Amino acid sequence: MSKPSPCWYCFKKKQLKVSIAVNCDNDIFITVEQALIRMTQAIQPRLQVEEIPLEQALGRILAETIRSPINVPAYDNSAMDGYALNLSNAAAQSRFDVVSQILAGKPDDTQLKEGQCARIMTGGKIPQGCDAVVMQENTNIVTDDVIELTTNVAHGANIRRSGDDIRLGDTVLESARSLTPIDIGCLASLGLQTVKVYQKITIGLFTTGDELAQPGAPLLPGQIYDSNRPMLKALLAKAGFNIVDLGAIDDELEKITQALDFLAHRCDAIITCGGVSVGVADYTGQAFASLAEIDFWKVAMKPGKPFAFGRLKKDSRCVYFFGLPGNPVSAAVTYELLAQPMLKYLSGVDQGQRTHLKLPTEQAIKKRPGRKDFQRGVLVKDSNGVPMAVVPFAKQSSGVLSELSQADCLIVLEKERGAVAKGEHVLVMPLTKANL
Ligand SMILES: Nc1nc2c(c(=O)[nH]1)N[C@H]1C(S)=C(S)[C@@H](COP(=O)(O)OP(=O)(O)OC[C@H]3O[C@@H](n4cnc5c(N)ncnc54)[C@H](O)[C@@H]3O)O[C@H]1N2
Ligand code: MOO
Repeated sequence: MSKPSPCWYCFKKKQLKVSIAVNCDNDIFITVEQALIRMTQAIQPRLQVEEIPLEQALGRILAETIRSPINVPAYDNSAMDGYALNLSNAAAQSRFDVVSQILAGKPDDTQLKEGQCARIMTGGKIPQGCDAVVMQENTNIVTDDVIELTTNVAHGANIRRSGDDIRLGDTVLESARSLTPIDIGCLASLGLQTVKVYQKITIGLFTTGDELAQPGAPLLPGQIYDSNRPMLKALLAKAGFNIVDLGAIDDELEKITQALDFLAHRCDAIITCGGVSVGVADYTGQAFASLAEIDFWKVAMKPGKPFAFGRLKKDSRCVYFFGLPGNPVSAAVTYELLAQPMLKYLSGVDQGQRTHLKLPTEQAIKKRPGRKDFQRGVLVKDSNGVPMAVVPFAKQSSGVLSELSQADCLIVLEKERGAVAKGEHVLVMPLTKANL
């Protein structure tokens, strides 16, 4: 029988000739919050700037604060199809002579005088002498050249003033923002054709395990399909990172060490999956500990306890290492809650708080104090789609990926709390299309 390997954190400590904890669980078990703080302190964002066409900027991180070079709209224009009126004598009259027609994109030099109006289309430039626009539904056509108002029209009605949307010099977007389709629309409204963004970061990826078969290959006895690598690759691609994928690597210390070293030369960060626990074939942690500085490797969360983070100095820069646990739900949840926010931070994004809800649970929830739980569940919504309650899934095993795919939320249960009674309010983190 093979001898159980020591915990690889202790293995590293032994190498460094510092005191070795026999049972190291307690001294390195940190909270989710501490993990995030420690990673943020350790990570130096990569802020190399490049200028790219606006049309390629979706999801890229803005590297400049955008101030408007123009007023938007650039000129006063009509909000309605109707008539641009000179209201100087409006109290005395409701009939107006139609003296011209103004279409969007076809301004003219009409100067309206008392009692005159111009036919105008939505977006048409407001002519001189115009005080208001009346929508055509509120007029009667008296003759080809004369209209009559059927309602009162206030001064300024239906005129969109120059700068109503954005004024010259206004701050439109702050730097460090991940550009959305709407942001791209706003930047286009300023006439910008290119935009300065941070260069994409490159993430190295591999999974480990002798039991892993690749989708498409027959499943031999003792094998499972490598679900985590395609899943993590998709998550990384969705976040817009460049990826170097080394595939699945056997449980061999040397191969894993070589793979880490290869990626360290080419990547800003490395994500591995599997082999970070304490089993005899859990070599990822050992491989990393032999090359680099491990910051922590156990987080008080469920799923996701054996999550490792560290740094490796390469060519005068740091490469960051995120060792995700092999259980598929643990891999997905630790990626989402720990690795992904840090990769975004590394790539220059200023991230806001995630939205949380407080909802009653429709079923009692099992929980033991000691780890912060992220249990999978579904939201119960009213007929308007407003969340009213949450239902936890019965199976909360970190091997059950299909339930995470059905879940639309994570139920967040604080570390020290125990079981939750039916009807009690719990913190819920919705999973939107923007994340998992
Ligand atoms: N004695 C202890 N054993 C375990 C502990 C512990 O604290 N003490 N922690 C458990 C927890 S919690 C987790 S999570 C796992 C994580 O272990 P590893 O990161 O070392 O992962 P593996 O052992 O390689 O795999 C765990 C599990 O997941 C399956 N797996 C691995 N990679 C993939 C993949 N790419 N696609 C699909 N499934 C994968 C693997 O076959 C195992 O079943 O450790 C516990 N053990
Ligand atoms: O951290 Mo593990 O995720 O409880 O299976």
